[in-house]
Amino acid sequence: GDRTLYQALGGAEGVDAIVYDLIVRIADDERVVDRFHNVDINRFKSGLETYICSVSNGPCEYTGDSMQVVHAGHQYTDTEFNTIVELLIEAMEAQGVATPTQNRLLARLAQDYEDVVYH
Ligand code: HEM
Repeated sequence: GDRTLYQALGGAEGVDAIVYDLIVRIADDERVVDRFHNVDINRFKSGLETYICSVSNGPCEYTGDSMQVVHAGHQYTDTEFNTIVELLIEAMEAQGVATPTQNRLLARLAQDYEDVVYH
């Protein structure tokens, strides 16, 4: 329909809540928390919010570095990628996002797999 994925995610408020919830889960997850040790978390939060807003056809334009540049040099693994996806699903679930909506967002973010993970 005409409803964008962004609207289905709850707009700015919804995306904000999902990203906040994701960050809390990352901070509490020993599999990935060390990867975020020196990260400016406010910058990460606003960057990820804008990115999700943009890929879900919301009224935002992500102007940060490409996913390849952002994640280069860290040799992120398949397992770490899957952990972030798992935590994002949990965050969306906690925020009451419907499963088809979750899958629409995951399908778009999955396209970044090649740029995020080290080969
Ligand atoms: C679908 C997968 C992923 C997507 C779409 C994604 C997206 C993003 C975005 C949009 C940013 C903010 C960039 C900015 O505004 O500067 C970011 C930063 C970051 N991501 Fe990812 N990411 C993914 C997977 C991962 C994984 C698997 C890890 C490691 C476990 C990771 C670690 C980081 C870190 C540490 C930063 C902060 C970089 C910095 O500010 O120096 N990401 N990511």
